[in-house]
Amino acid sequence: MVIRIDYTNVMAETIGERDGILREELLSFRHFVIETHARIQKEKERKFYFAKLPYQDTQEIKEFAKEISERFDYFVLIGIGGSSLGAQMLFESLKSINHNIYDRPKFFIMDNVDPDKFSSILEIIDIEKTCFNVVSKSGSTVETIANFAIVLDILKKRLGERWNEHLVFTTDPEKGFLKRFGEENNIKILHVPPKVGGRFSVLSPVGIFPAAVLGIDIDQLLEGAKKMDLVCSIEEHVEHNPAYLIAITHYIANMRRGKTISVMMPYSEKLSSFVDWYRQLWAESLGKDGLGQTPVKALGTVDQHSQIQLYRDGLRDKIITFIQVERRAEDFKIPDEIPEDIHYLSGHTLHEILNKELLGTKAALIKSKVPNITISMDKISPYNIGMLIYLYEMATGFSGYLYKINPFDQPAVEEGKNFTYALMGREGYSQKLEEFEELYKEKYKIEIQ
Ligand SMILES: O=P(O)(O)OC[C@H]1O[C@](O)(CO)[C@@H](O)[C@@H]1O
Repeated sequence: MVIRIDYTNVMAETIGERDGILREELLSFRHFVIETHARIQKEKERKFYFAKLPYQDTQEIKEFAKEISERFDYFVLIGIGGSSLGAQMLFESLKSINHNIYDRPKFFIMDNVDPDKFSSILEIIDIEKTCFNVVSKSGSTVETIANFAIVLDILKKRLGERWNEHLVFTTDPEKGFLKRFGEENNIKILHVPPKVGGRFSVLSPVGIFPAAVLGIDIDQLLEGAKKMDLVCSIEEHVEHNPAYLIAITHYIANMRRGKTISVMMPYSEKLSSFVDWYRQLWAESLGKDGLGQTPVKALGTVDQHSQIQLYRDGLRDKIITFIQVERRAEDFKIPDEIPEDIHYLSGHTLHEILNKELLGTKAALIKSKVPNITISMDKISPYNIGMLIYLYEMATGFSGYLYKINPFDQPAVEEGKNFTYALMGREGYSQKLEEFEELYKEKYKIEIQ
């Protein structure tokens, strides 16, 4: 199992000093890194508690997950943001493409409060054979609670007294509506460690329980994370510590070279939702006090035919991270007997074309002096995904020190939630409603009928 990080193309040596990073500049962070490294090691019992998760005992979770996967044909996760993106990423990267019609339980996510999505899931599942895992750290997120409330009603109507046997809650062990309701109604409750925030919780029961239900090897996942923790705990040198390297190169690119956008572009469909998970991590953690870098999702090769024009020739505001997979479980060869005009492709495989296209794209970006980093893994495996998850969690935590912000809170998200509560008529929000009416006007409009 191996992950490589090639940062040649962010260096000034490759793309020039206007857009690239000088080696001396990277090394000038030496003292900062040593100091911050020591602080992080101490913080692992507090703010950096996510770093403890790889070391948890998984026995109970695995046994319970086995029981659930044997009892049910459908497994529906109700949760949003950090309470669903991690599980979705694990499912899509480690399962989905191999998921066939015989695999069970079938997995669905109710994150949005979109009636079309809700009904499309209800149409497929059989309530009698479905387990609903309601995941919410706070136990109060509107979308999650709304979806849950409707599901609860359906369960009670369809299953009578057995309704609670179809529910598993994953929530804070100390507080919140889900904890109270779960305890009162004899519902199985899994715990989100109180010190771990949603977007850092994928390696807690938030992500590993659904993963285990779906047959993903969560021990290997945690082994990979442990390995990355070990490397990041030992290496104090920026050129040897992958998390600090990612954080510092992105920080210099952002704050000193004007790269306000961080594009992540895997050349793998399976890793597409890794980017969704990364987007929340990077955006909610670092977008503070007028600072931060906008994470953008792209997919190779598809977005070569949609975005690369802009990335090469538009505003010089981007740093790109490619993710490459070196080996695939399955590949397809283009046959020899194909029309003469397209014969140059014969004998090549789809995997080979994908990787050659990545090389071609990188060369084109170097030519336009667009900084880019490539993370390659030998194959998509739970171990490698575990490494990648921990790598980005640590890079994000470390970046908090660089930007001098707290990467573990999300105060700006609360405002919109509070206005929503007010609009929904929640008790205690009448002043918020007044503030909303003061702020929000629909004054300039065009209507076409
Ligand atoms: O797990 P919870 O408390 O339902 O929160 C879901 C998500 O909502 C947020 O608070 C943002 O609205 C995220 O930080 C979090 O991951």
